[in-house]
Amino acid sequence: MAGLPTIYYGAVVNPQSLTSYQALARCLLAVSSEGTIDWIVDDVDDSMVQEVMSQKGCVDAEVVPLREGEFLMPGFVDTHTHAPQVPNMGSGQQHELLDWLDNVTFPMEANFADVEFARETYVEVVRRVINCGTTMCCYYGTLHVEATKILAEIIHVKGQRAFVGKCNMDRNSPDYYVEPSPEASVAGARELITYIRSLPPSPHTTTPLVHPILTPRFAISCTSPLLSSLQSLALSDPALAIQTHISENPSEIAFTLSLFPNASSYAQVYDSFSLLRENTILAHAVHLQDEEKQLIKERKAGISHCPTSNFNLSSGVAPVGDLLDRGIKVGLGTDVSGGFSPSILTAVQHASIASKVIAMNARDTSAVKDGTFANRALTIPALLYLATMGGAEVCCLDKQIGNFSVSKSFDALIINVGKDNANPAAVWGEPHPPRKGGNHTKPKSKKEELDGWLEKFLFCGDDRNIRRVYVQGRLIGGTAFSG
Ligand SMILES: O=c1[nH]c(=O)c2nc[nH]c2[nH]1
Ligand SMILES: [Zn+2]
Repeated sequence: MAGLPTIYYGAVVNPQSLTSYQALARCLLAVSSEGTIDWIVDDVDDSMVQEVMSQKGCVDAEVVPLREGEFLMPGFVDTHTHAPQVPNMGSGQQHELLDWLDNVTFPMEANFADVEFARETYVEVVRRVINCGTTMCCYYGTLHVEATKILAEIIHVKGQRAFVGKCNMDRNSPDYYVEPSPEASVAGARELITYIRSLPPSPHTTTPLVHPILTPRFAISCTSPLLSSLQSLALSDPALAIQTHISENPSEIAFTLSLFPNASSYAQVYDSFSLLRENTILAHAVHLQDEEKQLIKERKAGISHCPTSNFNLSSGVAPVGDLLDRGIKVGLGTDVSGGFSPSILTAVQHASIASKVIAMNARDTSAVKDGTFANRALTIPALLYLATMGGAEVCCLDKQIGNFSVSKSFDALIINVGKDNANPAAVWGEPHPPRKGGNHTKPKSKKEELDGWLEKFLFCGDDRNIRRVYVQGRLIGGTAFSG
């Protein structure tokens, strides 16, 4: 028999679209024992809580009241990160992509041949990523099968939702860090896929949370025979998601086109091996040609916008507004350690700055059109959407996660912006009535107050503001988690 639901009561932020979110000040939200949302009722006064619960037939259910300064929001979706690069965060920013890979990244990733090192490192990586509020994460491992199995197992035990892939890379990598043949590379991918799909069910949910993802690192590191074998594997397994990099840096693009002289574009290289499809996640997309954007849209593939990395490795500024206007799915990625932070909040802040760079460059032109996103600063609703629902769409998980609606999974965060010493996003209220000579603005409504909390959190917040992290209804992290 199903157990009683858990009922959350308080302020809720619920993304709806690129232009709107709900700010619900006094919401009751019921989560079933399977971790899915049973019902949501807004505008419930304190005195009415028991009555609503009895109408819903769950008077005995546990109520979790949110405190003043707390609100509930959907968990973040990180559509692109490299777990083995976490130890390198903050190193190597003097390089651009290809030199950075050779000098900083490949040497670090090679260490994961050592499974003890892999285990120690990945336990800490996953803990940190969860505490940053990432409830769904697309992880790259290294080329090593055993180390990447360990990564998947740790994520599974901790209860995060994730895609996990091992890199396929059989060329243009150093001797000490390259796969010996296309056959070995594909055999490794198959072994990891089988392993992840046979992880035992979690005790608290029948829904598997960790899934394999095919991970050709990028076209430069894959021979045509390898890409052909990955094509066969992908065609035989349409549910298998795919992740790779695209059009990040000018030298990378030139090298790619020199390796595939018959391809008309970078995107077409992947398309010619059937690797561009609805469940493909393409990281970066900074310098795409119009025809490539068109192709990506036709194939319904999604883009992971990684602005921290794009600034840090001097790659460029991705035209996110233009991609959104074309109806291409876009989510955010931390791209550690091209990006120097594992937090999607940092990606939100840099996505805002990136969009403002584009908008400032277009300021004196007629490039800004009504009802479009191109050449404009991304708004708070758009940033929130990219960090949650947009990411869910890119992962083809938007029926399951990304916002709060009945029957979706409860992947959620309890955020605290209350005023205390350790709170980077603390809200400093104005006194009412205002002091003499003070700011004579009228008191805010609850909704306006919640709008302010969200903005403060997105721009000033960090993991210290994230009290609880839930995936599929289960508490797995946050400052108030002791597990
Ligand atoms: O930002 C990036 N990080 C990587 O590890 C990588 N590999 C290929 N291309 C890449 N880009
Ligand atoms: Zn990357």
